[in-house]
Amino acid sequence: MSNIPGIVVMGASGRMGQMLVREVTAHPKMKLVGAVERAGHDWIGQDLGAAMGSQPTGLYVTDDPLEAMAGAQGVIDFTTPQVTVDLSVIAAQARAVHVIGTTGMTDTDIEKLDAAARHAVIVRAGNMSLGVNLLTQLTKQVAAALDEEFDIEVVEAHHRHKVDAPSGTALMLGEAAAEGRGLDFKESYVAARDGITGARAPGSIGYSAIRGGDIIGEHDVIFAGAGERIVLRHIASDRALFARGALKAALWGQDKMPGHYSMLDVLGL
Ligand SMILES: NC(=O)C1=CN([C@@H]2O[C@H](COP(=O)(O)OP(=O)(O)OC[C@H]3O[C@@H](n4cnc5c(N)ncnc54)[C@H](OP(=O)(O)O)[C@@H]3O)[C@@H](O)[C@H]2O)C=CC1
Ligand SMILES: O=C(O)C1=N[C@H](C(=O)O)C[C@H](O)C1
Repeated sequence: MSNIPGIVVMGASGRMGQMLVREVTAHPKMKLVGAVERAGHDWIGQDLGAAMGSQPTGLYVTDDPLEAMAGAQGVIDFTTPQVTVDLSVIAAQARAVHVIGTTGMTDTDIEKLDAAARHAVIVRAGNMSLGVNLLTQLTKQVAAALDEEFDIEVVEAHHRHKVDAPSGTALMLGEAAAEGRGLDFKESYVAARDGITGARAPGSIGYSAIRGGDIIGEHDVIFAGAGERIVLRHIASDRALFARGALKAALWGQDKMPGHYSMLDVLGL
């Protein structure tokens, strides 16, 4: 067997799916061996390259992840929570590294992923970029260094098509802030303020979401004190950033023991 891992892209026609197909195809240390879309999707049965408006590739889009994963060592999945949870069982059966970028997961979804990760390698992160993962560490440090006089707010902005809020990244940053400050993430969580809300609750972390146009992803962690404000900011200007992180995770996971890992593990942060 070649030591170049075969990779399947789930949700191949999506915003991230198409980016992943391009990045995997161009990568010298992996090979694209499958592309999966939803049953009934226009692309099913079509040549992937032709469906993407470029040269034919000889790889045909399928709606059957099990078939696509025969002989694959990894699957990269930026889809929806239900699709991701279902795929985790199939990826574990196939002993393929499951890289998950999907956001909007519930606690129950994550428990199901934990169960699959007893038999397979899962790498999951709400944001696969180096910059955001580094920012989580900085957020934790700043939250620990500043006292409660500095209120913590997370503000995120995304394109008009995004279906979940707060973003996965905002939740990662909020978790890091809560950890640094010694707060319980769920107890401190305040999303959406509307009407007569009363004054800001001490010990809370607020989340605000902006949706519009083609914004790829912007995140601010604000530490607001009396007379001064510290803002930690990440701006993504190219989705390739997330795709490259996912590819790195797929390669990193090849020789790892079963487990539910994050990008912090991959990046050694
Ligand atoms: N972790 C990270 O770094 C990042 C995470 N994301 C997350 O990735 C996810 C996807 O984002 P985005 O690409 O913008 O969304 P899209 O809606 O563009 O892509 C999702 C794709 O999955 C497809 N899909 C739906 N059901 C199935 C199925 N059963 N089998 C295979 N494919 C299926 C969709 O098809 P159809 O449209 O026909 O339903 C669509 O093509 C979101 O949760 C987003 O938050 C995004 C960017 C970075
Ligand atoms: O849906 C998106 O587009 C993005 N989703 C991720 C999130 O929810 O944080 C990552 C990135 O911000 C883009």
